[in-house]
Amino acid sequence: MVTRNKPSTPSLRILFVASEVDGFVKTGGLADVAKSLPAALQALGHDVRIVMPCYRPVAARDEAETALTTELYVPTQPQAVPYRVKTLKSGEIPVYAVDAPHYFDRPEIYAENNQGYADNGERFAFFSAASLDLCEKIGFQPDVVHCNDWHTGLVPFLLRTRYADNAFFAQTQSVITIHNAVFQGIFNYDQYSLIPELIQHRYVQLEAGSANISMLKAGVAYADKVNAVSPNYAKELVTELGAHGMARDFQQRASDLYGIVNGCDYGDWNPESDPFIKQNYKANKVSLARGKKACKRDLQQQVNFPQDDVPLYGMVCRLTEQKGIHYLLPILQDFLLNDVQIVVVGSGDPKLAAALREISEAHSDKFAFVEAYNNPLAHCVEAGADFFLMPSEFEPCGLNQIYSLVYGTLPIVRSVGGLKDTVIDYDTTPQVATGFIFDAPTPEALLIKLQRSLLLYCQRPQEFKRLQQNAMACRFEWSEAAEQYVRMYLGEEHTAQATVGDVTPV
Ligand SMILES: Nc1ncnc2c1ncn2[C@@H]1O[C@H](COP(=O)(O)OP(=O)(O)O[C@H]2O[C@H](CO)[C@@H](O)[C@H](O)[C@H]2O)[C@@H](O)[C@H]1O
Repeated sequence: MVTRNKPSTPSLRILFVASEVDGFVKTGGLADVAKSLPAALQALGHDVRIVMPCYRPVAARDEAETALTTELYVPTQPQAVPYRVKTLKSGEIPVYAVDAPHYFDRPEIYAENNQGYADNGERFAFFSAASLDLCEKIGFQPDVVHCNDWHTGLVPFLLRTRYADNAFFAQTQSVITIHNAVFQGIFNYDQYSLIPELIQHRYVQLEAGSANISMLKAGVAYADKVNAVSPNYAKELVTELGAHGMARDFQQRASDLYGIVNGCDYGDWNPESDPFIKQNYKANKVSLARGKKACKRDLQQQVNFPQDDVPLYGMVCRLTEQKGIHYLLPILQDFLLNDVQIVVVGSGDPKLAAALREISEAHSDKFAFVEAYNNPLAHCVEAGADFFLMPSEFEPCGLNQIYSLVYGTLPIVRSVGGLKDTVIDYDTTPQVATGFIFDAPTPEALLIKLQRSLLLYCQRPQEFKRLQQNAMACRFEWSEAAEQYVRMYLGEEHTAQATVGDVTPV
């Protein structure tokens, strides 16, 4: 990796390449990280630039200055692809928005009506190639190119092929962060006309079926370092059960595989200053009790629940199998026989949405399903609920359980990925507990923990408050995560490094 003089940490030039960045466009947790981690790296003194596609929904693009008008020359292709680079700002960080209308001037960013764009492979192959092309033209010579998920997986590959002998990138190392390895960017060879290197030599190890190339495999195989967004997910990724079919790919990189837990952006997620919630509050007993009460009443009002003092459970997520809705659905009606209220905010899979809608119509006084992507409401759920549900099938890190801890809303999670790294179970270690964890991937296991949480709330209110304070005392500083990232860039060992011998099957 990058070798510089010790003892002082060198200032690195870091190009952070991501398909979405909060503040511009967001569909999930990747965007939160792509906003907060670059800011934390910059705060450590590094020169960070972000590159993202200039999608139509990026409102700021209309006023943005054009820094570069150019074209991507493609070896073996007769025609170059024209594009512009617009400069935006994320805080103090320059953001290079790759403006290629043919690829990105569309109503949505990945999909319309739950149908991914047919040329997503070509779109993100172009984005990956342009991210490196623009560096040379703008004159930003990165020490580290930090890629994120499949959309950017071809960047490490291009550095080792197209740019292998290019002096400009001679000192450049690459890193790929795995936010979610279930999405692998698998596309037919047809979609890689802009990356002829992939076609000239057959890279069998990057194939997923003989007709397709996996962009994530390319990133994992060619990046200098690979990291998962939690140590436990890094361990899962080298197992057959936890690697989404890519165990061999991760095992081959085991000595370069790290796990670094995401942080919380306390500027955005903080009950003391959150502008979206009814009443700000602190962790001390009086403030917490008053604030939570006001926020709970407000949330109840927003979803038309009676304003009773019954335990209120919240859930905010993309509606996908990943988030464990299929564990909740079979036991939901049973649990609703209790004096409880539940709010689910989510959008995505139409089948899951229909099932949730049906239950909410039958129990509108205690089960609300808000089918939406609604950031202000997400904040109100974090603040107003007593418990937060995250029974995920798998969870690389998870941010919402972290936000819940910050708001004193006890998470109920499954023992996977980053959920296991960030929540402490009441039944196992009551003194330091911050929530509830269940193991078995079954609705019954979730139901047992829901009932345990109900008992805690109704029968041991002081104990419940103590857990809230434990939760609020947890800190998830992006500055600490950023320091771990820098140690990884510099090739220094750290405790979060995963090893194949130390595996935790999911
Ligand atoms: N309906 C809705 N309304 C409003 N806001 C909504 C919403 N649905 C989701 N969000 C927001 O999107 C983010 C979701 O982040 P998560 O980390 O929990 O999951 P996600 O699976 O998207 O991220 C992936 O990447 C992240 C980042 O590394 C990993 O933590 C995670 O495990 C991995 O699956 C949160 O900020 C949440 O508030």
